[in-house]
This record gives sequence, structure tokens and C-alpha cells, in this order.
Amino acid sequence: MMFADTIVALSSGALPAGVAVVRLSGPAVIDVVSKLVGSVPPPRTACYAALHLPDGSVLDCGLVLYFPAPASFTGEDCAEFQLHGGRAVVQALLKHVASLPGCRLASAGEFTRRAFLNGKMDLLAAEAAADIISAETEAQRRFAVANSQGRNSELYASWRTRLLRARAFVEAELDFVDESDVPDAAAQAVWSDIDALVGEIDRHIDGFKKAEIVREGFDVVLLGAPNAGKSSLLNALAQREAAIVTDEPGTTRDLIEVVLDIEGSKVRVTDTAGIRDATGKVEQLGIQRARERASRAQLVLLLEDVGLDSPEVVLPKGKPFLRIGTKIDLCDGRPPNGYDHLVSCLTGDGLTELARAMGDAAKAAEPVAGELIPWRLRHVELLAEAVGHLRRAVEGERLPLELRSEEMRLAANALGTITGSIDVEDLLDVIFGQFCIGK
Ligand SMILES: Nc1nc2c(c(=O)[nH]1)N(C=O)[C@@H](CNc1ccc(C(=O)N[C@@H](CCC(=O)O)C(=O)O)cc1)CN2
Ligand SMILES: Nc1nc2c(ncn2[C@@H]2O[C@H](COP(=O)(O)OP(=O)(O)OP(=O)(O)O)[C@@H](O)[C@H]2O)c(=O)[nH]1
Repeated sequence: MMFADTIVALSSGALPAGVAVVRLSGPAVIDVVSKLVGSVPPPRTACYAALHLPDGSVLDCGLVLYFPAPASFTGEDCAEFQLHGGRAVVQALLKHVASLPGCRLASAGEFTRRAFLNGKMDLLAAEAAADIISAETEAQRRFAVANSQGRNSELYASWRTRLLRARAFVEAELDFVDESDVPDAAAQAVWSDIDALVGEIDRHIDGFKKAEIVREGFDVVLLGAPNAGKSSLLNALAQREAAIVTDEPGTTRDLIEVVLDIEGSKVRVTDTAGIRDATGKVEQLGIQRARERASRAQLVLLLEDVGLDSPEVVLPKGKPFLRIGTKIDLCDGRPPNGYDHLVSCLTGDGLTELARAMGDAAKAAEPVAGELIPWRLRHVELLAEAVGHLRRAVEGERLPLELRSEEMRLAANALGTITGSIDVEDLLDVIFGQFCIGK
């Protein structure tokens, strides 16, 4: 696809900076570069040059690269200027280029959008690139880079091909029903394969939880009696005064959340109101919130002051938890039994080990290297849509074959929409590729 406009933008980060990268893409690139530099550098080679403005003055000196179409990021002619990262330098270049005929400032994501429209990458790759840029933890970076390698695209394409083949059988049965070219057994094999595919897609969808953990963080909730030391632990883990600490039981009423990076994993820790039979209305509401929040947690830390006989806090059934004995500095003599971890926020004892355990739990909940899971809600929604259509196709034994075939087509379209490759031409290709025309 050829775009008329040549687009220009600062592609590197906030200014001032050591170096700024200004990127251009579009048909006027050769023109713009030759005017500014006096010549066009050999393809894909960094050349040091002065950039001249039309009045003959030098804008700045820097590196210039030229990437001729189609072997460029966007598939169009592209160029890069790597200049001194000054605000006025970049401003002057952008202003000048945008004023040239056929040139304008790029809108958000426009280079990648062109790359997609020119077939340089599919939608999943474009989304993965955005995720690489927004990755803040090691786990997010690894996940985003893995997602940019195209293995999910291959998986969805393979499912789609399987579906289109199956549909070709069904269509053949429709067309040649009297000639009985397609034996019943073959048709039955189609339905059982689709049934198996539904199972595979469903299992794949289940993996989405892991993507959410990488993206949103592993969810840890601190629960315990008032004064157990929850807010103190939150602050110690966050290394800042995120929550108010007092010796008055019932200090924390609302949920207080901090986001940590523990050994490369994003971990969300929530402090809650101390659980007791409270009389005050605000505290009661806080306790209700605490219980509700804990029921959604991936891990609960159950805090107990080791010096006190605290009332038992009941957890939702099956909820993973660690028993944490707090204020271990107040305990003289033998350390108490029955705890997974003993900590003191006063001395810092046990905090590193506890943080490590939280990081390990987070890691265990993340996808392992090479595991294919859907990683955005958009993908899950389309996968679920595909499953919905396929269920109707498989279970609709009493439906006319045309409708069952149509459900299969819609399912294949939903899969194709994930990668952005849907194209009706494919179906024709598959059908005619498998059956001779004129038969
Ligand atoms: N200076 C610079 N660094 C960058 C980028 C960029 O645009 N400029 N990128 C921007 O996101 C990323 C790298 N992505 C890129 C992807 C494709 C091509 C490219 O030229 N592709 C051609 C040739 C491929 C080849 O030689 O193997 C092609 O696909 O035909 C360049 C960068 C990160 N680093
Ligand atoms: N000696 C000692 N005191 C601690 C420790 N951790 C917390 N405390 C004290 O225990 C009291 C209660 O601590 P908080 O962190 O507010 O307890 P909480 O569980 O958040 O309390 P609520 O908000 O009432 O639910 C405060 O006076 C803290 O200073 C500790 O490790 N050692």
C-alpha cells in the first residue's frame, strides 16, 4: 500500500537527551534527505553529515541512515536522523521537514500502522512491539519479546487452516450431496476434529490468567487481626510510608495498594483493615472490603503477632496463603512454631526471605518460556467468539449444513481477526485447492 504523505516524528524519548532519533517514512524521503544532506547515503549505512537548512545554515551535524523500500521498518522509503538530543534541534528539524511538500508530523503509532498495512508485521507483532515499549519488569519484557516472535500467530493460523479445511469438506458435502463423493465417515471426522479444536482453544484461553499476572501484577493481600503489623509490613516491603502505622488497633480502614518489582516480577501488595468484630460503621465496611479483596487474591499473607493469641482469621476455601509471624523482635527465647515466615519490621529480620517467597510465588504463576497463551483481552474475546461459533457448529446436528458451515466461517474469521489477516479470498483458495473445479 502506498501512502501519499511522508511522515516524520521523534522516535526516541524525552528531551534533552544525549542523542535524538528522528524517523521519516514515505515517498518524499529521498527528496527530504538529499535536500538536507546534499546527497543520499548508501542504503542502511550510518553516515556522518551536516544538515543544511534552505538558507544555507547548519541545523546540526549527526548520523543519517537511509532504508529504501521495501526493506525498511514500514516497507516504505525510510530515513533516520540521529542528532544531538536538544529540544531546539529536534524542534527545528521537525518543523522544517513537516513544512516540506507532501510531509507532515506522524500521528501516534503511524509508523507501525504503515508497517502492518504493508504486511511487515501482523497485529499481534504490532501489539507485542507496544508491549516491549511499555514493559517495566523483567517478566513483562521477556513476555513481550517472546510474543513478538510470532508463535501465537502461527498457532492461530494453524487453527484457522484446520477450520477452513474442515469447512471445505462440509461445503463439498453440500454441493455434491447426491453424488456421495464425501463419505459420512469423513464428515464425522470433521465434527470430531472441530470438537477437539474447541478443547484446544478453551485450554489456550485458560492461560490468559497468567498474562494478566505478568501485566497487572501478582496479587498479594495482607490479612490479619488489628495491630498484627500489616501496615508496617507493607511499608517495609515498599520501602516508603505508604500506609499509616499507629499502635491503635483499627488504624487501616480502606485498601492500600503498593506495586513492587520483586526479582523482575510485578507484585501488587494490598494492606487491609484488621479483621475483628468491629462496632464502627467505617471499620465494618473496611473489614468487608478486606475479605472481599482477599477472596480475589492470588496469595494471602496471614499475619499474626507472635506475642499474642490472635483470633483465627478464616480464609476462603482453597485460597493459597502463608502464615506470617510478626514482631519476632518481641519474642525472647525459642522462635514460635507453625509459621511459614517470621518477620520483624523493626529489625528487618525475615523480610528478604519473605519478599523472595512472594517473588517465587509470582514467578510460579507466570507463563514459562515458550508457553503459548493469549495475552490481551482482545485476543481472548475473539478466541471465545470462535469457540462460541464452533460449539454451535458441532452441537447443531439438527441445523441445516449451510448454517453449520457458516458458523465455521465465522469462527475462522474471528481467528483471522486476531492477527489481522482475515481475507475472504483464503476460503476460496482452500476450497479450490482441495477439490478440483468442475468436479
Ligand atoms: N534506529 C532504530 N532502532 C530501532 C528501530 C528503528 O526503527 N530504528 N526499531 C523500530 O521499531 C526497532 C527495530 N525494528 C526494526 C524492524 C525492522 C527494520 C527493517 O529495516 N526491516 C527491513 C530489513 C530487515 C533485515 O535487514 O533483515 C525489512 O523488514 O524488510 C528495522 C528496525 C528497535 N530499534
Ligand atoms: N516491636 C515491633 N512492633 C511492631 C512491628 N511491626 C509493627 N509494630 C507495631 O505494631 C503496631 C501496629 O502496627 P500496624 O502496622 O499499624 O498494624 P496493622 O496490622 O496495620 O493494624 P490495623 O491498621 O489496626 O489493622 C504499631 O505500633 C507498630 O509500630 C515489629 O516488627 N516489631
